Amino acid sequence: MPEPTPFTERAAHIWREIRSDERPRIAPYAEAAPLKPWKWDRPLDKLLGRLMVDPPLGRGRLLERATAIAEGFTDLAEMGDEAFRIRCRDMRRKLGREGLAEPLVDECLALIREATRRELGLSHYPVQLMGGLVMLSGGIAEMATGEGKTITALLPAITASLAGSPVHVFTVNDYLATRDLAKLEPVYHLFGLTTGLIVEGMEPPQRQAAYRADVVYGTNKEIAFDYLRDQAQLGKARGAARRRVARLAGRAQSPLTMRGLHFAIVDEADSIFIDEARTPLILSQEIPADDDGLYLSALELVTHLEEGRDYAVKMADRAIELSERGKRAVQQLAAGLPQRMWRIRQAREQLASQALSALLLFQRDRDYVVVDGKVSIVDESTGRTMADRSWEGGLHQLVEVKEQVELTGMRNTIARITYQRFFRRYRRLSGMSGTVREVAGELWADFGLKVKPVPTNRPRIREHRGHAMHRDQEAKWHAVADSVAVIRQGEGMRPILVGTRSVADSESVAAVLDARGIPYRLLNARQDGEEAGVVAQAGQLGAVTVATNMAGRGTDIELSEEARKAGGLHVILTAFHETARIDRQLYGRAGRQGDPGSAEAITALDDELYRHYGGTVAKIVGRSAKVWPIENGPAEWLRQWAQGAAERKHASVRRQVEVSEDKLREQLAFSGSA
Ligand SMILES: Nc1ncnc2c1ncn2[C@@H]1O[C@H](COP(=O)(O)OP(=O)(O)OP(=O)(O)O)[C@@H](O)[C@H]1O
Repeated sequence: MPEPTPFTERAAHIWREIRSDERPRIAPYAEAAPLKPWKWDRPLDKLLGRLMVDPPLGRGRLLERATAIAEGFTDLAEMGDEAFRIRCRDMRRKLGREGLAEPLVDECLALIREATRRELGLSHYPVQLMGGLVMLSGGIAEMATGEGKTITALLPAITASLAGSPVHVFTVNDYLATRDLAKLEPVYHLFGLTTGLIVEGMEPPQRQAAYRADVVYGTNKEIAFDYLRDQAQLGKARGAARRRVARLAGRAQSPLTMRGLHFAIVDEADSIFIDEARTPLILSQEIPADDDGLYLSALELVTHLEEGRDYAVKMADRAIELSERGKRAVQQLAAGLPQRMWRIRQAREQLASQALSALLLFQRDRDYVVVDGKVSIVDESTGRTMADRSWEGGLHQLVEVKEQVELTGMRNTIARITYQRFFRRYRRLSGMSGTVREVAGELWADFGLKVKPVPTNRPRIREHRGHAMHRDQEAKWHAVADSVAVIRQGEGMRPILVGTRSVADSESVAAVLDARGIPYRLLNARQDGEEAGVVAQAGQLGAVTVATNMAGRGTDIELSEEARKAGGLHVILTAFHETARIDRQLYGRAGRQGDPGSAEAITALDDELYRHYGGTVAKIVGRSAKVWPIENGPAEWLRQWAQGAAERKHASVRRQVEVSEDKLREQLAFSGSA
């Protein structure tokens, strides 16, 4: 046995700890001690962020080790299929006996690499092996977009699983969880590992069966809700007593869905750990709808209020603030109304604020779509609808009345949790993302996770064509259509992806393209049936794809050979998001794996980001620009200013969510059915 290195010692210790829960003695997660969060304030977080990002790992020992794994173990390629299968299966015994000793981990990674080559025809690059090693040691691997994180996840998932720890792999949406697992399943099976998939709409027995697998794929929302459901179950004293009796009687049947929170691998870690952390998860039960006209009367009542005098619209906070005068006006207007709610001061004021929010802040085809007579919330960062999710505090019902669809019941909170708390309950956390550096401080402070940048396999050659800002939306859509036409004609029909922030915007682009007779395919929350087909076509010569963030993170647009020769994919961003990380994810659809590609931004001064966060800078830019469009310099200053303000706002919301559970009720919260 070689001398143990610090890595071996630490890893062996961690895995001994994890293995203490080895099946069938998996402890319920209630017993797993939550990680203790660090609580520092923002400037310190920022400083820590800089300290927490290690220098690039390019020249370090990890690259040497990864290269040695890739270049060593040459005997594996020559083994017959059966002999190779036996060797893979034998790994479980070895890891089980010796823990994560470095030579054993290296051998295991080499086996996974070879198994992936045999099953998928892809062989991990040394940089992907580095990513795997980072995650095994409980860190976040910063790997650029398109570097192959899907197959990188196999490395820690299989190794941890063979060492005896149940593994959860988190993706940002059901489509990616399903796609990734379908692709990778043969590799897991070669090692004798079982796999499970958790997606929306599954019944509890199906979920319970899926969680019994060694490696489970799912989204943070689905898995966290299952955890909440189990928590609610554990919290019921009668349920606990019954379970104890069942255990004493030798009936091991567990009413819990999950087996515990052990090892988590989080793809797109910044989206899940940071962006999602602003929305707490609330498990609730529906109370039958009782339509006594309350919501309609609330919507009618607030039409008598005046902005500025009775209330202020806080766009950045997504909130309505009633003034003292407004509160008095609500009291007077509600005096003759029959419903009891109007007699209670707090309820009355909350209802009026929610009614104003439903009318002024929540827009159809941006925040929600109406499909089959139902209001479905659209998650902007993924571009997808979230069936069975609803807004709290009567807001959902007010939007339903506004849209004249059937009223659903109110919801009663059963259990709640923040993502920060949920993920801290895992015994070991790890993750990867291409856009994680600027939130490294928060990841360290909230989860104790360190970001380690991994170099790209081949240099990135994506070309950035700058940022042009137009005066208004109409001018912007025409500029987008101009750019599409010029690139199609002048650059050999390269494929183009036009990214929009909302369903409505994607339809505005579609309209200008229709007017010019340019063929395109649309991908948004209303037209999502053909997702795989649209994505498969998007990298072909002549393809124009107009999409919301459904074609953002994780979407792999494979180029045809002709499209690659013509210059690869061109991405047009039509509105910046509140965080630059989401923009970079959209750009990252082009120029993947060292392929050619280009990107540009075409925005307008009246874009949502600038309206909400542009402040005085937006006014100065708007006033001073004589000739439109304005390009790069001033346009970029405004973007940076507005995104900086939005990021600060979001960070403070995340902090509030953590600091005070009570304030959660004031936030926009989603609820899932119990
Ligand atoms: N080792 C490899 N050899 C050849 N091709 C690879 C390798 N690894 C990944 N690829 C290919 O690279 C493409 C991008 O992979 P993948 O979608 O996993 O990237 P990603 O890092 O997850 O991207 P994103 O950041 O957008 O989610 C895929 O088409 C995949 O088949």
